[in-house]
Amino acid sequence: MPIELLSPELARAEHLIREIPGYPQPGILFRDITPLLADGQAFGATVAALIEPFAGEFDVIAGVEARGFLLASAAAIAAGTGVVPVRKAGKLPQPAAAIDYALEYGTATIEMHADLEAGTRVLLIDDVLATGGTVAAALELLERLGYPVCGTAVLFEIDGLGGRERIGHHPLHTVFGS
Ligand SMILES: O=P(O)(O)OC[C@H]1O[C@H](OP(=O)(O)OP(=O)(O)O)[C@H](O)[C@@H]1O
Ligand SMILES: Nc1ncnc2[nH]cnc12
Repeated sequence: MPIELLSPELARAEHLIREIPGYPQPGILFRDITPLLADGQAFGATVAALIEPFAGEFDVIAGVEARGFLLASAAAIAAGTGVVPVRKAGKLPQPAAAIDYALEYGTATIEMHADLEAGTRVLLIDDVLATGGTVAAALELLERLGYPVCGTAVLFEIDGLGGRERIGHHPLHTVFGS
């Protein structure tokens, strides 16, 4: 969303995202959301804006390790739902499925339990959409386990890395940016 259309609280929140060149690898401009998370008003406004377009469309929120956990947990409390973790490999005791993927600066594997009742509607939350590798893998994982996904909400998209194209027809909401 253009910054002039954001509420003053969200505009302030966007300014709390810090850019760090060369982390975690040369050539990467890392967007660090920790200053935003540390500010209660900015965090609260951001979480409300993350879930707002999907109100009434989901029964549970799935968050991607690790930054996605922080947002998904707060969003679940705000929405009155539970939260399920999409974890990096080897962290869950009973993974039902696993998917390997590539992200902007590496490769990883994500896993999930399959404890939700059939038909439970899921909202997927993460912090950043860059190449879209992570969100695409999480969507595939949820689909493989048979859970309907109402959409994906992220704080922002990094332009020019093809993330939006990567996730195709799945509804995508970004709080900041395009
Ligand atoms: O669109 P992509 O290219 O896939 O990149 C986006 C992902 O990269 C970061 O996760 P990371 O694996 O670095 O995990 P972290 O949250 O533990 O830092 C970020 O939190 C997203 O999940
Ligand atoms: N440039 C970036 N900044 C923060 N998180 C990311 N995840 C993938 N690319 C990223």
